[in-house]
Amino acid sequence: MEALQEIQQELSSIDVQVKNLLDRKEQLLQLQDQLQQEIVQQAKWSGTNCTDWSSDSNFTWSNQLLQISRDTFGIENFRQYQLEAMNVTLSEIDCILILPTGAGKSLCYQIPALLSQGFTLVISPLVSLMQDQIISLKLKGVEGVEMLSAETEPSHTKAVYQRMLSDNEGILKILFVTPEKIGKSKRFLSNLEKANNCNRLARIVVDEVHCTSQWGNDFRPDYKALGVLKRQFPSVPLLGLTATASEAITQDIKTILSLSTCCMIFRGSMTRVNLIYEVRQKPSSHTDTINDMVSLINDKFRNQSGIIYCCTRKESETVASDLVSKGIHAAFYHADMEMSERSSVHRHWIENKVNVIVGTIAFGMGIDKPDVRFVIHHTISKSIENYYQESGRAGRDGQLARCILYYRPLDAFKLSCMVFMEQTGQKNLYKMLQYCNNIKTCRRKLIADHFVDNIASCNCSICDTCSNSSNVISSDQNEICHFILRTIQQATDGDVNLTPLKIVKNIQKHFSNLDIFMIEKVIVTMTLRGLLKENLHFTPYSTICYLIAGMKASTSKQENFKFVVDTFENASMKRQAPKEIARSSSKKLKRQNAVVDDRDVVTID
Ligand SMILES: Nc1ncnc2c1ncn2[C@@H]1O[C@H](COP(=O)(O)OP(=O)(O)OP(=O)(O)O)[C@@H](O)[C@H]1O
Repeated sequence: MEALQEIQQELSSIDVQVKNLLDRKEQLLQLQDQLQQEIVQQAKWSGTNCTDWSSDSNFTWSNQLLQISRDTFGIENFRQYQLEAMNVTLSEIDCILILPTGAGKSLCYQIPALLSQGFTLVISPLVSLMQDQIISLKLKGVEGVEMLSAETEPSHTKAVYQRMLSDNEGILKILFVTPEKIGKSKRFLSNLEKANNCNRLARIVVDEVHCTSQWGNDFRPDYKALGVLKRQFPSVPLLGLTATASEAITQDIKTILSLSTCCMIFRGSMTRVNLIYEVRQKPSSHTDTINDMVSLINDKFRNQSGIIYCCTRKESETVASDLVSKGIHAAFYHADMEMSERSSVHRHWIENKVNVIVGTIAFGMGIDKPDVRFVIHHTISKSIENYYQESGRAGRDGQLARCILYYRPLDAFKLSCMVFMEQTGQKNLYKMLQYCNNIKTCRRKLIADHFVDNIASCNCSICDTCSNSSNVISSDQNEICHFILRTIQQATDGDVNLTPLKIVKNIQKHFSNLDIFMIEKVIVTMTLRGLLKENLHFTPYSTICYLIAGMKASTSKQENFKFVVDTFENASMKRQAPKEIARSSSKKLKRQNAVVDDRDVVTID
């Protein structure tokens, strides 16, 4: 018996040692890859005579580069960091290029692809995105552009594989694939290896490279597999493109893709000077919100192109149908639609047969309509990164465009129920709420600060906060804050759960003349300050958010405790009309006994 125990103990100890050794082996392999990368990249650096990356004359390819950009792409002047990124990748040095949406990142691989021997492999997240790129390149007369996806006919795939190895069967300059091809097709990887062995793989481009990082808002598991590229093709230069990557995410991308310390990083200013940002108070009734949007569109954007972002598929269908009933040429777009339906809606919008797309975030990457004059958010975005990208689809032609966000503080709890599974979901959402709650700082500055983009000026003079800076009132809301904390304490003592809406109703009963938007803003501000905490309850079909006392609730008892909330005195953050408050009060009475109502529940969509 004892002997058996001893054997089992020794076996367990061996298991632990084996695991430790395997972990160490994995670490050493990664280190080895990194060092090999370092050596390859250092050698390339030392072989480069010129490191003035912005030069348009010092490189052997400079003349040809200028000629192609002019003749094929019609480019007169390069935009920020375009020339730098092209010179770096043509010098075969790894590079990450971070430029805002619409800044012209694609050009940075398109021109080098035409200047290099062999082909450039572009890994792109969406088939529709690749199709758009191919169409636009073909229109410019660029030949040798292909894509491989799950839908590609086997005979065509075979022909592309042949062209990867030689130009005899037809020239190949740019090959688009989805990340799944790298992670899941051994056949593709083996053909890529053969192509590389005959020096045909000129460079690898990873579009939307932030999708590799789990810390970002668009993490895609298939992007993780791209770590294999640098291990398998250490001497092939990699170019990563993205519009959103904080410092931390950029470092994470470098680690995941095994990029060396020599990798060049160009980070352009995230500020879109042609975009006018506004956070607008969202009326508490859906009908009023629609009416407000209709007047806005009719007054300012009649017959112009725009996008309205909604947070659920149902919301996008409802908003679209309500707008259509009021004479707006709108159509909805979401991931639950057939591919053909989506393409048709997209096409009608591109051709200006539909003015407004009312969509979820499925209407996303690759939207390249230059004359989008407005992007409206019916509900706040999940994060500032999301908001930046979604609103950034406006004004890609460089002309003025408006980004209007309808903010209803209580929407925050609906969003919370949707992001709780994401690693940094709540943190990102809270930053978004801070952006909406802040009415004292320039919107552009708030976005720039988020991306650590040091812009000199902090006053754009055209956003809602800049143009209303003299209208801000800071009011002491200590009384209401203490009332909320007492209500929650009583509910907890009585084993009762309170939803945010229930709390709003309780406050309305006791403070009848308090504006409902202010009440909601107090609740959200208390949550952001840790005085309140969200407590999510899950059922198979829905998620309900209750509020409980937060970690910082006890600070409210301190003598120097201050609770101040800023609001606009008038202007763009319109106050709810008294008539509407009266109407919601009558509804309030009817629903008083209900524990939750539809605004407290998020149905799994
Ligand atoms: N230097 C330039 N001068 C004029 N137009 C340019 C220049 N560079 C790019 N463009 C044009 O700007 C538009 C946007 O370019 P592109 O699609 O490459 O942007 P992007 O940075 O990849 O945007 P996204 O992040 O949304 O994909 C395109 O129509 C492109 O032809």
